[in-house]
Amino acid sequence: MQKVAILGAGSWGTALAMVLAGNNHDCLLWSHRNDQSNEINEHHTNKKYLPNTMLPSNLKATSDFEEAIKYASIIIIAVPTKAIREVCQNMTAHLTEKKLFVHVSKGIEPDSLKRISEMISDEVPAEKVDAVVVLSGPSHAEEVVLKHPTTITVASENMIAAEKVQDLFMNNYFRVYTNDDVIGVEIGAALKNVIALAAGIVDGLGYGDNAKAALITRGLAEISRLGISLGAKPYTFSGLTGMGDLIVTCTSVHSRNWRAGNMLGKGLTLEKVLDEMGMVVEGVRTTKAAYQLAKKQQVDMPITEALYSVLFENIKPKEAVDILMHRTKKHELEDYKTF
Ligand SMILES: NC(=O)C1=CN([C@@H]2O[C@H](COP(=O)(O)OP(=O)(O)OC[C@H]3O[C@@H](n4cnc5c(N)ncnc54)[C@H](OP(=O)(O)O)[C@@H]3O)[C@@H](O)[C@H]2O)C=CC1
Ligand SMILES: O=C(CO)COP(=O)(O)O
Repeated sequence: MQKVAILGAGSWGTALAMVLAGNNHDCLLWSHRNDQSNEINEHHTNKKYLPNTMLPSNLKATSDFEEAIKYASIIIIAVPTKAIREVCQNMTAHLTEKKLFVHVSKGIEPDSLKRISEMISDEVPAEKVDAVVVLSGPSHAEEVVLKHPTTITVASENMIAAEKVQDLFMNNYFRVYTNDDVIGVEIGAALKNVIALAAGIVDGLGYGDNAKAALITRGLAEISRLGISLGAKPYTFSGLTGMGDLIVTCTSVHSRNWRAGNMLGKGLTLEKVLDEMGMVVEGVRTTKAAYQLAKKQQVDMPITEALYSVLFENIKPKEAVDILMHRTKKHELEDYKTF
């Protein structure tokens, strides 16, 4: 039995806290809102993020940040990408010993073009870091809380830490694999949200399964190209955090990215879509970051470019699809012809 603090009481932080509490670990879930931590402690619910779900009575919450940081030597960071730096900066003053950090967020920061583990390393002093582990894979919170079979990956440069996190989460419905390719896992996690937005758009436009399959397959090709240019291992992209997460996010109504894309395809403005969602749609910011990263790495990412033009340059979704379909002809395995 371990003590674990989870930072961020949205859908995913709460669902993971439920897995850990169910595994009999002592969990403290931190919310930055007092009303939410009270709701969890008093009513065992988190209605905004997981309606119809009863939380286990051994899952405790707090809105006292210092209490959460001091509670455990394992800290799970489950806030959206845009809040990672702020949470890590605020944490530093309360760190009196080394901690094992596990992050579960899926994004890349625009402009700095950093992955989540790089942002954590920027903000948390190295002498306070035991190890950084990323947990990622095809896993909608809505299905995890129903204990539906789910497989996921933990990746770290420190395999002993990765195995410790594997043991922490593993149970009969939550199966955890290890991987040492942190770059590949984080790039797959972040970029699948870009492709899921595009998949939602083609569904919103009324196109069919052919278009969806094309996006998933060619999306994986451009994600892999970018990841490999950054040092990722090619096979990681055919695994859970690559193809696996692409499938689940591009085809599920649970996906906020797919749902946001679907509304865009039906003609709603980005502002209206984000207003309606009320939860994080990571793919929007990550599209900007991926667009910038592709330029920096000189990697061809046509789907990302098309989505960028829809989100930030007022190009109509249908026009973006037409542009994609009229690109110059090429060999399907262009990148692999020399292998
Ligand atoms: N939901 C899922 O199924 C999965 C999500 N993920 C990833 O997990 C990460 C978190 O997503 P998810 O939980 O779904 O997001 P949600 O939108 O469901 O919840 C986000 C939570 O973070 C809180 N928050 C926002 N900003 C801050 C801040 N500055 N400081 C502290 N807390 C903050 C929100 O609080 P408030 O209510 O006040 O806005 C809310 O509790 C994302 O990167 C996502 O891609 C990964 C796998 C599955
Ligand atoms: O990452 C997820 C599933 O693996 C959740 O995706 P969304 O953020 O699109 O809901």
